[in-house]
Amino acid sequence: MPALEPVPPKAGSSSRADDGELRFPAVTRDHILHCSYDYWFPKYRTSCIRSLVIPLTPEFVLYIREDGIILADDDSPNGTSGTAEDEEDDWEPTVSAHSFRRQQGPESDSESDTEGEEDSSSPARLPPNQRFPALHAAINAAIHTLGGAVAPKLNWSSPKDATWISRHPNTVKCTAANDVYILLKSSSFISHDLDHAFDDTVPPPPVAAPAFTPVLVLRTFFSPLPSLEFRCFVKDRSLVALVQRDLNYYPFLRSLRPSIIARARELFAKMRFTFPDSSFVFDVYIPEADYDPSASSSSDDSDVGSDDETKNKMRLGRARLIDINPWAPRTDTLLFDWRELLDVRVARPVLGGAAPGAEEELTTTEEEDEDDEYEPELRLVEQDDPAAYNFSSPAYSAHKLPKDVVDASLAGNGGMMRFARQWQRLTEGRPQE
Ligand SMILES: Nc1ncnc2c1ncn2[C@@H]1O[C@H](COP(=O)(O)OP(=O)(O)OP(=O)(O)O)[C@@H](O)[C@H]1O
Ligand SMILES: [Mg+2]
Repeated sequence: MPALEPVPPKAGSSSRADDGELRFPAVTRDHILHCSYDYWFPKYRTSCIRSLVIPLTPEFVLYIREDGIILADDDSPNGTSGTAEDEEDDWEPTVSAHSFRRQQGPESDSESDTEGEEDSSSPARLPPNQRFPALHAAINAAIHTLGGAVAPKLNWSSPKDATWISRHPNTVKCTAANDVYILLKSSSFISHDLDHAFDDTVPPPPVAAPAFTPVLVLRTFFSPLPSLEFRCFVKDRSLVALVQRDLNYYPFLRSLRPSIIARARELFAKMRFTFPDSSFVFDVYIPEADYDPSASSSSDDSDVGSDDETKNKMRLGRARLIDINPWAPRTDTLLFDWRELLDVRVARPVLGGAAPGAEEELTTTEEEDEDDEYEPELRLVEQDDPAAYNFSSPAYSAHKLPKDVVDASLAGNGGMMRFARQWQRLTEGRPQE
């Protein structure tokens, strides 16, 4: 949930100030906390990808923040000796990621620029299996429980900007705790969760670090079809808009319009009066009928319905809740403009017993009155749609790395190690810029 290019928020009830600037309802700390996975996952568990939520210790958070990557030296998901894949690895337990992170753009400048000179007996030099053995074991056990491959995230964000360093190229797939550590430590999005989650909230947080429990979320890994991911906008407890998340033209989506809306509505019915905030944004994956994303970790899944003819006959299954985001400038509206969404007027549903103007009471659960349903707009990329061209720059271009680094990561762990050493030699011989 990183705020990449935030529009400055303004508190107020109307969507526009006289000067034409956007007016958002005030975003509070609670709004952000309600979007934390550990808050909403227990409510909507049956609609989510199978997940385990592990509270993180201060020691672990310190490890994530530190420069350098010291990996566990016992690594395997169930604590036994390694798999065939592990045996091929020559990934050494200590890799300095510091130099790489500095290239990832301004988000990484909260990192300290000084390499810590700890002696080898300091806790910071111990591998995770010695430094936080219980947590390390819990992560490996969770990976095992979830089928052997997981996608990690913290409270709000996944380390999508760090897939270049993964030994499962270009994915957030993790088959061992060490994979999780590398991704988390290399991601600016994860740093953002730890240090900037409450930026721009009102009232401003106290000077002391805001208290929230950092959690590690592990979800069974699957390969979602990008065409079947949608972002859904909820305003005043009505589902008002849906949009494709991947901004490519997918001809087969046109005939699926009614089903996409219907599946999203079914999920929304569960959230409408149970999510504490009346306006929010949620992301869904709507798989093909009979396909269970949470039960599979197969990498063949991306072939499902790959040809257009098959897809034209596609029937959609239950929508899975992937994420919840605040109704705030930091949330990307994709093919919509925040102005359009802020201008939508819906009849506010009357909730059980609440006096007009009184604080809404969430006494109604999973109740839906068909009569007061707003007809949401589903916006898709059309053929030759100029709207999509604006978004055609590659994802996370602000977090892009030099080609040498990408090539090295694709060459496997040995390649990355060699690159790290070369890089270190080069930078050590060069005066500091
Ligand atoms: N279990 C999973 N296995 C594989 N990929 C997943 C899994 N869960 C989510 N993803 C992919 O990761 C993307 C991001 O997930 P999520 O929304 O939880 O993280 P995020 O950091 O908030 O990302 P974004 O900013 O794109 O919303 C999803 O859109 C989906 O493509
Ligand atoms: Mg998200």
